[in-house]
Amino acid sequence: MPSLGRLHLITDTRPGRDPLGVLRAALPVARADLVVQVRVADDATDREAYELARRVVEECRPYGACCLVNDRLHVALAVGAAGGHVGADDLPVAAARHVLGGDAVLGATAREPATARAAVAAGAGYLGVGPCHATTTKPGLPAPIGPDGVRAVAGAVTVPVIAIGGVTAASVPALRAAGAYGVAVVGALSAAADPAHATAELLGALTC
Ligand SMILES: Cc1ncc(COP(=O)(O)OP(=O)(O)O)c(N)n1
Ligand SMILES: Cc1ncsc1CCOP(=O)(O)O
Ligand SMILES: [Mg+2]
Repeated sequence: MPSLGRLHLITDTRPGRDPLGVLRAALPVARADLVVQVRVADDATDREAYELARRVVEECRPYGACCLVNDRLHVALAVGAAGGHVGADDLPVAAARHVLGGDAVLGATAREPATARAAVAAGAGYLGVGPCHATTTKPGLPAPIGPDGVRAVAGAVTVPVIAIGGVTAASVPALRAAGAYGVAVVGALSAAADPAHATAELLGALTC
C-alpha cells in the first residue's frame, strides 16, 4: 500500500467556496502527496456528497492522489474512495474498519493520548489531531491543543499524526517538530488567493 500523503485538503463546501477549483489547482502541485478528504455540511444530502466524492475520485486518479470521505462511509464505498475519516459523532472506529475492510485507509480524530491509543487499537491507520490552533471553519470546537498537544499524541502512537485546525504554512514547522507526519487544511487552501501557490508553500514546509 502506498504511504499516506502528508498534505490533506479537506473540501470546503460553504457558500462562495469552490472545492473542485481548489482541488484542480492543488493536484498538479502536490500530486500523490495530496490526500483529499471529501467533507460536506451535515445537512447536505447523501446524493450531494456522492456527486462531489465521485468527481474528486476522478480528479485524483491521474495524479495518484488519495480520496477519503469524511463521516459517510457508504459514500466512500459507493465511489471507490481509498477510505474514510471518523470522529466522536460518527461510527466507532472498529465499526468503520468493519465497513471499509482491512485494506482501506481509515483515519480517526483524537485529541489525547488515551483516545489516540484506543482508536489505533480499534483499527485507525492515521489520526487527525486537533484543533491545533484557533479556527473559524468549524464552530463549537474545544480549545486548541497547540504543538504540545500534538507532541503528546504523537508520542503515544506509531501511526501517522495529521495535525488539523488553523494550520498554515507558517505553523507547519512547529507541528512537524512536535511529531506531526502531515497536516489537514480547509481555509489555508480554500481561502487562498492562489491555491496552487499556497499548496506549494504548505508542501515546502512539510518536506523541508
Ligand atoms: C484529518 C482530520 N482530522 C480531524 C477531522 C475532524 O473529524 P470529526 O471530529 O469527525 O469532525 P467532522 O470533520 O466530521 O466535522 C477531520 N475531518 N479530518
Ligand atoms: C473539521 C475540523 N476539525 C477540527 S478543526 C477542523 C477544521 C479545520 O479547518 P481550517 O484548516 O480552516 O482551520
Ligand atoms: Mg466526523
